[in-house]
Amino acid sequence: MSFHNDSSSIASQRICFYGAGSMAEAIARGILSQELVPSKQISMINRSNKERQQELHLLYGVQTAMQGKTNEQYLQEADIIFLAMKPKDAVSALRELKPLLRPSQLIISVIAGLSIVGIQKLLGSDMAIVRTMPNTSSTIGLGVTGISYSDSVTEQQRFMTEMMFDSTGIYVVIEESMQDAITSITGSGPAYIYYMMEIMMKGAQKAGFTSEQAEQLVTQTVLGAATMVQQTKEQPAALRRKVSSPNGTTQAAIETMSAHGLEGALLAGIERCAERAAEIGRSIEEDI
Ligand SMILES: NC(=O)C1=CN([C@@H]2O[C@H](COP(=O)(O)OP(=O)(O)OC[C@H]3O[C@@H](n4cnc5c(N)ncnc54)[C@H](O)[C@@H]3O)[C@@H](O)[C@H]2O)C=CC1
Ligand SMILES: O=C(O)[C@@H]1CCC=N1
Repeated sequence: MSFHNDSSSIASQRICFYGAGSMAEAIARGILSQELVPSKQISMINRSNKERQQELHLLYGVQTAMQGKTNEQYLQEADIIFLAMKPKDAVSALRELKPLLRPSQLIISVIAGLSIVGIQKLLGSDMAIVRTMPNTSSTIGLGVTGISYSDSVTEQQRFMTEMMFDSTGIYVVIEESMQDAITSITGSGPAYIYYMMEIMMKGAQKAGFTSEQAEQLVTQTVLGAATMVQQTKEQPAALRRKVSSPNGTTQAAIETMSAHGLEGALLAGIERCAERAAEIGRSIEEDI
């Protein structure tokens, strides 16, 4: 196995995922699939779940507390630390992290709502902080990540951050003020599509298809539609017009969905999502 190796190379970095849940796993998979860093340089730590640690070690060859070192040692020796616990666990986890840190370490948070200033209050104002909002499609290299940097992040640290998120899909560097907005589109967005798929599958079953058939039909329809937008570069509205014959079946369906308030429901949901991200951020701030 060969690893990328240039002057600003990431290949020698030790990366610790503090919080070994689904988001940490998705990003680690991307990094490993692009061979950016050897698996033995990646550690994934959680509080106590030994089965999860064993699973991650067996699946990816990453280090956990079951491979000899303590969580504290992995955090201390890491060059890059991903903060990947739930927002409710963040304040206590970051308080435990603070005494272990060195100023040269890069901190990358994926925690919804938690601001760069909030992280700096908890970890020290001199730390280099990256706030990100990835999504779970990173698991298969089709993720979207919004990235915002604190002033203290160096050029090389930016380069390494972007290499890592590039390995999980696409990324966009955004003002931190846009983080809640991107959460409402791409962070939570996969769930909106899954929700729609669940409903379409219910419809398919109601119409007489088996659950297996419903899943296959709906999945291919969604995959085909997203790929059409991507490959033809046509606007969704233009593609929709091509599906909709005048006074035909699609028009009847869309008019009915619209009359039932689908557009308003989706837009209200997106706004509420961003609002919730801000609320989560404020409630973390109150605990700091
Ligand atoms: N799941 C998603 O689609 C996305 C999640 N996020 C953010 O990612 C973060 C993690 O989310 P998930 O991976 O879904 O959660 P998860 O519940 O799957 O994983 C969280 C992990 O953190 C560990 N943990 C909690 N406190 C800890 C501590 N003090 N020390 C060590 N480990 C600790 C837990 O044991 C668990 O393994 C959240 O803050 C969420 O806002 C961001 C983008 C998308
Ligand atoms: O639901 C959540 O809070 C997280 C953040 C974005 C996606 N999942």
